[in-house]
Amino acid sequence: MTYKFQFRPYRRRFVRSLTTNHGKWGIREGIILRLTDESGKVGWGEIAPISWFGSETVEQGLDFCRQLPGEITDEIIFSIPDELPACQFGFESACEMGSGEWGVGSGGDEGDNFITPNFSLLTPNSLFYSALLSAGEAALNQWQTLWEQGYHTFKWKIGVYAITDELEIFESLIQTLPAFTKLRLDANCGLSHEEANLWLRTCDNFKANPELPLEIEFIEQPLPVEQFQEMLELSRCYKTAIALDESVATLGQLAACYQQGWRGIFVIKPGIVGSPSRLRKFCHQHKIDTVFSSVFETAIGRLAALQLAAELSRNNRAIGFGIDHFFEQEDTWLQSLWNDL
Ligand SMILES: O=C(O)CCC(=O)c1ccccc1C(=O)O
Ligand SMILES: [Mg+2]
Repeated sequence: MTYKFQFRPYRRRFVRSLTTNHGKWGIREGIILRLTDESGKVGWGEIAPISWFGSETVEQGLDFCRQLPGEITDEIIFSIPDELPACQFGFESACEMGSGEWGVGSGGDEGDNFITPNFSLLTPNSLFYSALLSAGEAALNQWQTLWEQGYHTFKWKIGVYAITDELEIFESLIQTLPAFTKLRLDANCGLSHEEANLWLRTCDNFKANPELPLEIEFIEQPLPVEQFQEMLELSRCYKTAIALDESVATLGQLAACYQQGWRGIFVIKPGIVGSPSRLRKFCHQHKIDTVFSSVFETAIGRLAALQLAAELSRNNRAIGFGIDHFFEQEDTWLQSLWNDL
């Protein structure tokens, strides 16, 4: 199959910047792809890298797009190098959408200048969402609105402020969150060995207290990527589960961690993990415990990511796509990105 290939870079400002142990993130940059096959069917894709997380940079994604010809083939798409995982995801998922594999592809008759159909209406259902809470005290005033919107799982960023302060906020948070809430703690590599032990001990103590009917689901990426063996050790010492995230940013890293014995939770960010077809194969083969997670992509990348989450999620784990409160409404700007094409 050959496709007409077009692309558009975009920039999108956060309403509230995302603060993690890696620092502040205030503008999302990415690239929207459009592939039109010989019969006129259109498939949309998105390259939304996070270089500080282990993917290529946006600039590398743009360089890759710029050196491609205006007509590309499946051979080109399926031989994108592993150094460009966000590109692998963007191009392959555009092919899948165009071929109607998800039952939602846009036909060829809608005209050239519209992103159809309305992606936001097409998120696969039967998935539970986890809502992202900002680091620090902000979380204490943030969860209520999200709870009212129907979120019952939250993820709070830790490893940003002094641990004594964060433990104090954590106490308030678990005292005020409603019963049956699930809480995830994401350290983004930001804990020392002692701090990781302290957090895990705190969570284990909490688990042992039957009066608090709220669940700490897991601690995400407590230590830096290089400290894999230490995290493996921690996962054996505590009842509270550990999820790897930065350690398994790409499919190659994910396979390596599995090979080295990780049987805990794997956070998968489809937007940067690499080839969707190879991800499917790996998950089917090894039946790993996965949590799917957003890279702050637009509705285009999200549709492809949610498609994978719907196919591959296990153990009923909420997906980390409750992040809309970090952005303004997006439909109009996404449409207008193509109007002058
Ligand atoms: O996974 C989620 O619940 C929300 C997404 C999220 O936290 C995230 C979003 C962009 C970059 C990094 C991360 C992260 O998990 O560390
Ligand atoms: Mg994380």
